[in-house]
Amino acid sequence: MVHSDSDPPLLNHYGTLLCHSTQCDEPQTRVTMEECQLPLIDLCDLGSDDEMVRRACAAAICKASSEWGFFQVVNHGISSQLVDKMRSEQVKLFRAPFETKATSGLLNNSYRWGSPRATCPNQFSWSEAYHVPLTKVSDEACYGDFKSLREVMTCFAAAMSELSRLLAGILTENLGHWKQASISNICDETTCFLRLNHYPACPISPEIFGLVPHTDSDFLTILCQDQVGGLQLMKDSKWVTVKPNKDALIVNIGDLFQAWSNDVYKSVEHKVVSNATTDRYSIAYFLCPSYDSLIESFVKPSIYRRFTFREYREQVQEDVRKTGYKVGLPRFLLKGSEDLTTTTTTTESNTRLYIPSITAKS
Ligand SMILES: C=C1C[C@]23C[C@@]1(O)CC[C@H]2[C@@]12CC[C@H](O)[C@@](C)(C(=O)O1)[C@H]2[C@@H]3C(=O)O
Ligand SMILES: O=C(O)CCC(=O)C(=O)O
Ligand SMILES: [Fe+2]
Repeated sequence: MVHSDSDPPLLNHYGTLLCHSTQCDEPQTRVTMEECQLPLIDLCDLGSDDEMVRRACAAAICKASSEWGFFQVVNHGISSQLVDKMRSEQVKLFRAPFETKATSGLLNNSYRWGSPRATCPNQFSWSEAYHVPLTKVSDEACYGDFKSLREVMTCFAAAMSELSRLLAGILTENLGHWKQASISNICDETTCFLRLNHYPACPISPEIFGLVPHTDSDFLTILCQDQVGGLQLMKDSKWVTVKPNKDALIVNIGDLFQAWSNDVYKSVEHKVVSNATTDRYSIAYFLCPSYDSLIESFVKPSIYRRFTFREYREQVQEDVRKTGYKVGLPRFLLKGSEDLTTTTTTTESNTRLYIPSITAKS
């Protein structure tokens, strides 16, 4: 299905950026990547009677989080009926007229489209989204005429929340942090959120991003995508495409877990490439702490300085506001770690990324 430009007006905004951005980054060449199989983990094993099987499963989760920053899970406890129902309600929602989506108070007025802060085409995302805090998910006032969305979204959010806490617990225990702190205790309904993503077909150019390269600013994200494909992630300095698996949810480590684990787990850059003919839908659940939570590694010496989640969000927003780009964790590197343990590289989005070397952990 090809969307007209009026809903949302992505083509207009992109065209304006093309014409008016003076200091544009180099155009990017998109090399077509092979599809990869992310590490696939069967969560059924966590309930095994055999302790060895349970341990092997937990070890696979930690290994994937450290080597890939990404993995997929099956037998995750979220039924295919719930996923299908959620998807059909999501499609109904995004089919509503632009005016309704943007201005009728739907989902806590959290509608966004394109990239309002973009100053050049490389910063533009050909997509629309709702960004709903957990506290608002079951609030009747958020749904207007979309009453049937409320029940399914409430169940879906609860299931994603439970799964995210289970995974965070396993990852924390592996660090030996569990005695000192638990992510579940600091995570907060006001900051955890569901993001409903819609990537309209983009017939004008395969060069346009569905979602610009970024890392997630949370502990971890659980993604439920459809079968269209388009998600790519950085692996060994190359973009690889994730092959959709209808039974699996994708999990990725966010910036906060990378800092908390002193770079044991990796928050990996990812992006969505646009599709010329087919609309794509995904739903992401972001596990975040309360704004005052302190993010610090218990392993010393720390690579990053201690910061609150509020500080982190504000810094990300300020960078995006001023430059169109997120800098993220490199802003919080401790002096010394920066010189001794990092190399620099330039990502596709032309952000300078600092890559702490493996020796930083010892
Ligand atoms: C322009 C941007 C906003 C964003 C960071 C980014 O550079 C690119 C992706 C955006 C995103 C998408 C997922 C999450 O909602 C988010 C909080 C994140 O970590 O990356 C947002 C960022 C944001 O809104 O600050
Ligand atoms: O839609 C996708 O596949 C990825 C979405 C994503 O990265 C995000 O919402 O942060
Ligand atoms: Fe993301």
